[in-house]
Formats: sequence, structure tokens, C-alpha cells
Amino acid sequence: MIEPSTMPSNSYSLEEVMDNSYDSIFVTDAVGNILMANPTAERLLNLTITQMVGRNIRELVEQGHWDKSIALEAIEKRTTVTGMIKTRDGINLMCTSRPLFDSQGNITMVISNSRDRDTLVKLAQTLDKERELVQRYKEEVQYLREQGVKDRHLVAESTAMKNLLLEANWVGPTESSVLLYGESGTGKEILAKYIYSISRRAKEAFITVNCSAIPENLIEAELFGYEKGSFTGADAKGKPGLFELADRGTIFLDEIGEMPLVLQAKLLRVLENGEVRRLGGIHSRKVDFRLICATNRDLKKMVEHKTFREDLFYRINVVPLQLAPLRDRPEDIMAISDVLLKELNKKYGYDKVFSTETLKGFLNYSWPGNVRELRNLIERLAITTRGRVIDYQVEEMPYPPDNRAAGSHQEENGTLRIQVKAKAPLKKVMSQVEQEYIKNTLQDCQGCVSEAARILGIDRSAIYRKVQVVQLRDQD
Ligand SMILES: Nc1ncnc2c1ncn2[C@@H]1O[C@H](COP(=O)(O)OP(=O)(O)OP(=O)(O)O)[C@@H](O)[C@H]1O
Repeated sequence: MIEPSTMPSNSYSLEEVMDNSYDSIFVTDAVGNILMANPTAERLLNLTITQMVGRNIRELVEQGHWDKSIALEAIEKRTTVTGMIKTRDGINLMCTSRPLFDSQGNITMVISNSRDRDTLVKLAQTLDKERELVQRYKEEVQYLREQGVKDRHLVAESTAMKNLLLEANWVGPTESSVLLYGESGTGKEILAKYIYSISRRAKEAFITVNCSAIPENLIEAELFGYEKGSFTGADAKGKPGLFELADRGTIFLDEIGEMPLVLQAKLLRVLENGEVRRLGGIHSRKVDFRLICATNRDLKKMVEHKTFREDLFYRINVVPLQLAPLRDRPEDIMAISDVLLKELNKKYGYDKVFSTETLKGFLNYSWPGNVRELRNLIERLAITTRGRVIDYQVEEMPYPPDNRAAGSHQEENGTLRIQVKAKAPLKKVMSQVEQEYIKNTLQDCQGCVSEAARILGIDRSAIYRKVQVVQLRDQD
């Protein structure tokens, strides 16, 4: 099939390449005489190799074997030409002809390769379908991202929460790492999502990692990913880690205090180098994410006890934000209850309301599970209450007020009876009395801090401060 004069020394391997090429290949000289052709050309053009080699393409076109020659066009234009030709059997071929030149600029040969257009059309159609699918997935991901952020409205009625939102609004659009402190259920995750939603990375991924929920032996693989076959039980194809998935977006490391020390060192390295290496991998990959962490532990104390790395602590504690417990945010208890019940009324077509006693009970309760507990309780009450009015006794709650260190209750005649621990230091007793008195007044005012502040003759911030200070001392 190859003319002896043009046959290269390693003709065997070249022949093999030609014979097995999926494309039709034929080579002509500078005037269009066919020097060689391969079996695919034979099949597509419906001419044997011997019928082609030695003949001029112009002649074959004139005989109607195909309608025109791209190779002749390439010779004439002295450049690579791509075009469509149609064979006698009606096959449409896309043909590219490329002239080669010697050192004097003379054409030495023209290499033409062609492929059945239908195959190309099918490929293009498959590609279009794939592109459409990718676009649909992108839109779906975007929708889910937005839903994840939007479906929970962040309620902020208390001064503490409003101030916190002001800080969040300030830090949101920056690239700073944020560390959210707060008891479980106080809203650290919802606040993290809020910060993300107002950041420059809002259109990118938001990846949540609960460091305490992933078993210690798996957390490294989850965060860093792994190459195929890197450990028993690993996915055969390998897997990208969560840092990789968060690239260009935001990663939220919840319960960061639970991260094992070994991993803390690795996290620090990622933060310092901006690179991750999969388990079993040899190459590092650049990653660019914004970090938001959350904890309900006292990380500073953990640093003192050497259970949390000091260098990592300073790295993540760039902007610390503290979420107050719900019991210290009576205005939020009221507002969240109201918003939640309205949401449920809308969802189920109800028209339910809380009795005054129920709301008083909510204010008097300690909410150890914070907003999460309040949410769950309201959902349960809305669904299980038969009538319109939700009347729930605070005594039915899992941690009724009497269980707290210092209890109080109001007598019929309007006086307040406060219980304090006997033989306690005066300062502590005074604080407890102060706290109980403030809480009781707040209850009387349905959680309205401004009204309570007016009655007590102090300003609103003093109420938050005093209630919080006493709570902290109680924990000592
Ligand atoms: N201010 C708020 N307004 C409305 N819903 C809230 C608010 N704060 C918290 N929630 C809701 O309370 C529930 C618990 O909140 P979230 O998961 O953000 O708390 P968390 O502090 O991250 O808890 P954990 O530490 O246990 O992970 C969620 O359903 C959240 O939507």
C-alpha cells in the first residue's frame, strides 16, 4: 500500500498505524497523485487501495467517486483546508488536508484524513447532551445551595443577636476566618450560612464538616481525600476530600474542638500552604477556601490543657463571634416562637396561637437545647394540639425551672419568693437574687427587654450583661 520510494525504514509500525486508524488516511504528491491510502479510506470511498494508489484525485472526482477534492484545494491554497465531501454512496465525510513543504517551500506531499460526518454529528450530539446535563446539575447545585441558606430565616430580635448580626454583616464580605462560639443549638450553623450568603463566595460551595460526627479513623480521608487503593475499604476510584470540594467556596468546620491533635497539625499545614495532598497521593493540589469554624468548647482552656494547638487556635480565631444561650435572649424566644408558629400555620393551614401561660413558660424555661429545642417543641405542640390554642405547662418540660440552681416564684399577693443556696458567699447570693428578679420581670413583660428595663430602672444592655455574668459565674 505504500510506494517503495516513499516507504520509511520503520515501515512495519507505520503500516500498522495506517491499517488501524479509525480515520481514512490518504497521501498525495504535489499534483494530487495518490501515494498511499489505508483500509478505512478503502471502506469509506468504496475503492480498493490498488484502484486508488497511482491515480490522480482529479480523475477520481471526474469519474464521480466523490464530489470534490479537499486535497487539491489544499495544494492550490498551499495551506491546511477542512471541508465536507460526499462519496458516490452518499456518505458525508469531513476531510482535512494538510500540505507538507521542503526547505525551498515546495509541496512534498499532502496528507488527508477524513471521518464519517454522521459519527461526528453523533459525537457532537452526545457532547451537547452532556453539556446540557452539566448545566442542569449546575443549576440544581445552585438551587440547593440557595435553598440551604434561604429556607431558614435567621430571627434576631434581642439586642445581643442584633449586635451579632451587625458584626456578621461586617465580617461576611471579608475573607477573614471566623470562629463561632456558642452552646449547642444556639444557631452557629445558621449564622455560618448567613456569613457565607453575604460573602463574595456565595455562588460557590458551602461544605459543612461536623468534626465530632465523623469517626476519627475516617476524618482524615474525608477531609483530604485519597488516591485509588490507598487503604482497605477505600473507593476503588479514589475520592476528592472536602477541602478540595470547598475550593473557591467556604468550609464550615463544626465542633472544631473535637478534631484530633494529629489532624489539627495537618489542618494548620493546609491553612498555611493553601495545598492539600490526598492520602496515598504524591502531588499536592492548590485549594482556596474561606474558613468558618464553630465550637461549644472553651478553646482557650483546651490550649492551656494542650488538647488544642495554640498555633491553630490563633489561625482560626481571627474574628470570634459569640452566640448567647437562648435563655439569655428572651426577645428571641418570643420572636422565634412567633415566626415558627406562623411558618407551621402556613405549612399545615392551621390558625394556632399560644396561650399566655405557654409563652410565660417558654420565658421561664432554661432551654438547654437552645433554639433547636424550641423549634422541635413548637413543631410537636403545633401538630399535637387539637384545638386552636396551644396551652402547654412549663412543668411538662424536660428541665422545668425548679431544677435550676436558684428558683423563684411569684406569690398571689404579687411578692416574689426567691430560693437561694444556704451558706453561699454573699456576692453569689446577691447575683442570683438579681438574676431571678430580672428574669421574673422579663417574664411579666412577655420577654420585652425594653419594658423590663423601664420597670427595673436600668438600661437594656445592663439586663443582658447582668443575666449573662451571673450565668457565667454559675458555671464556675
Ligand atoms: N436565630 C435563629 N432564627 C431562626 N432559627 C434559628 C436561629 N438560631 C437557630 N435556629 C435554628 O435552630 C436549629 C439549630 O441551629 P444550628 O444548627 O445553627 O445550631 P448550632 O449552634 O450549629 O448547633 P450545634 O452546635 O448542635 O451544631 C436550626 O434548625 C436553626 O435553623
